[in-house]
Amino acid sequence: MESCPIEDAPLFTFGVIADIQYADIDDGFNYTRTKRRYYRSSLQLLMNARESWSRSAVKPSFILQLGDIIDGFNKQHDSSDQALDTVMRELSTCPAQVHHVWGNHEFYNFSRDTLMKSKLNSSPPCDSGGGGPDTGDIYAYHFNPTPKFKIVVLDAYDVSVLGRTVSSVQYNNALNILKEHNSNEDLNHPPAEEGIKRKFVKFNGGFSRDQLNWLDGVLSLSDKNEERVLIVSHLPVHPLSTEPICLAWNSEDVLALIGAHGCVVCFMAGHDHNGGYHHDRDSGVHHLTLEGVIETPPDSDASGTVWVYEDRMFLKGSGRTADRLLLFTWPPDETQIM
Ligand SMILES: Nc1ncnc2c1ncn2[C@@H]1O[C@H](COP(=O)(O)OP(=O)(O)O)[C@@H](O)[C@H]1O
Repeated sequence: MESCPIEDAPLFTFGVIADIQYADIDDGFNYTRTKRRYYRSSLQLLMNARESWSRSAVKPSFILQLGDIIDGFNKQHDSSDQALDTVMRELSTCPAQVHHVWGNHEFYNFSRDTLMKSKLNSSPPCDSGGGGPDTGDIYAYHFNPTPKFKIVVLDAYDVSVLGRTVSSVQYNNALNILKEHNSNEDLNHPPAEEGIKRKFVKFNGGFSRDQLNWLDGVLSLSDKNEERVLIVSHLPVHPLSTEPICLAWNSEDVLALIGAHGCVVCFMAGHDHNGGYHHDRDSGVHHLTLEGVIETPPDSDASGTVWVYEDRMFLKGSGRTADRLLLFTWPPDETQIM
């Protein structure tokens, strides 16, 4: 039975999993051919995670799927719908509602319009509160599993060439940003050998001013209501929580924003399959990048169950996802609010 070493009852628990990238194809490799990709057996690892959530001593309140649920290769094999049905069938037997984050592989398979109308849109109905920005077609929302704890789902590809039609203003704006920082013919190829500039690649994206203004409003209200906030996004934003090539284009803007609000306790992401972690002592925020299922051997696992308390979260990891105790600075230290 899954259990937490902390004896007292949590406020709630939730399951978390990232970068499943399922495809019914033989194993392959990442771009640099340093890591094997287990496209078919990623489904078995999803099943393992689901079983562990079902057996958990405390039933999870929800599951967070951090993006890249099926691999882009499905598009080439004309199997996007079939692959999505296969993983969604598994997720439908999870013991709680699944909240989906969108990553680059969602956009390799589907347009933004299609995703908005699909089962991968887990945002609440418009009139129920918790909705995203009023403008555009940004996939961002929030929900409260308990009155004093909020989860905010962000759209890290709101500014991106992925998922946007080539003739759209958004596509051209994103292409201009990308070309300003990356002069390579192949825009998936990073513009530098090392350092933060590597984030300017086509398989990443960023957050629009509209989305950041909306987030600012949500976090201001959470500060006022003394809610703790967990933000989730496919792309990480702290350079010490990931390889720079996986960062969101305007990661600094998000860091500045969350640093200005004491309510944020954790920022969770996927995308970097190696995972990562950094506790930003200036803002008090824990930046956790979850290991990707796709690069996890079939005899291991990559997923977790998070036990949430007033003053801490405990990640009970499976396989190569390590256990982690994340202590909150609560109430927020005024000197930490930048
Ligand atoms: N260093 C690189 N140079 C050129 N293309 C790359 C590089 N890294 C990745 N790509 C390409 O970018 C796309 C996304 O990369 P991929 O590794 O599939 O993303 P993810 O890590 O999200 O699975 C793929 O088409 C891949 O071939």
